[in-house]
Amino acid sequence: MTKYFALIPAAGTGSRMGNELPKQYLSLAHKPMIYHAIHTLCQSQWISRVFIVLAPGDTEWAQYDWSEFSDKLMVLYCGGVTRAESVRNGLAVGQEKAVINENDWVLIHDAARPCLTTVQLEKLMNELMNDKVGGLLAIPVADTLKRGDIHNRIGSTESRENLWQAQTPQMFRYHLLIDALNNATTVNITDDASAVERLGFHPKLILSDVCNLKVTYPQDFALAELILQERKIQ
Ligand SMILES: Nc1ccn([C@@H]2O[C@H](COP(=O)(O)OP(=O)(O)OP(=O)(O)O)[C@@H](O)[C@H]2O)c(=O)n1
Ligand SMILES: C[C@](O)(CO)[C@H](O)COP(=O)(O)O
Repeated sequence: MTKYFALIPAAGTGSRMGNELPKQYLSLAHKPMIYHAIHTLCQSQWISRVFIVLAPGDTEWAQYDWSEFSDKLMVLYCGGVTRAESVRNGLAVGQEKAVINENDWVLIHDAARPCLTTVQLEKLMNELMNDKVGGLLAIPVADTLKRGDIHNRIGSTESRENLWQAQTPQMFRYHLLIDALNNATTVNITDDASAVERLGFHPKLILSDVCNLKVTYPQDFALAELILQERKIQ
């Protein structure tokens, strides 16, 4: 039977956040930010195991108690210089530690997207479980798009037709994703789907919403906090 695994790349430094502490450990809704993604993924009964990919020298992870997730959670200290490298290393080491078959699904989710809901996760899995390629959560671009020049003057207005913003989780068969990432080592790719696209495949876009935002800048952090607090109140 095909299994599902999740992998959270969490080896980044959060340079755009501007904190010394990597952003995945900043306190968000009373927990380190990374806790929220782990919690949502570990709650899913479909997912056999959740891998966390940390930087080799990470000393922060061990400061917290993660025992509530028991052995559903597996920590791998094999992060790389880029997100793509962290994911690729995590998939390779993860397969050595757990039995992942070539055709099993892997869901890659940023530690920096703490507001993912179970509803969004299940929608992604339901809509892709019989897909030949796989896909990702995404939202259609809603704003008018301007291409600026080096002086921040508008050069042109771009059509937003058929343009989407990629989110995570991004879900692919193990063999396809590892082949795609091995093939894309020398190029600058910022998500998993673009590695798969480079092999000539067309991942499916699954409609999500803005609440699954990526915390990149301090103002995103404040927004994520509001979203999580609002959910607790309801
Ligand atoms: N070498 C890297 C870089 C990023 N990531 C992870 O990839 C996700 C998305 O990356 P991003 O939001 O860009 O995080 P950072 O790289 O930490 O941020 P910045 O680009 O601002 O430094 C995060 O969970 C981050 O920890 C990773 O595992 N390994
Ligand atoms: C994977 C991602 O979150 C999809 O939007 C995004 O591409 C990560 O990009 P970053 O430049 O590493 O933040």
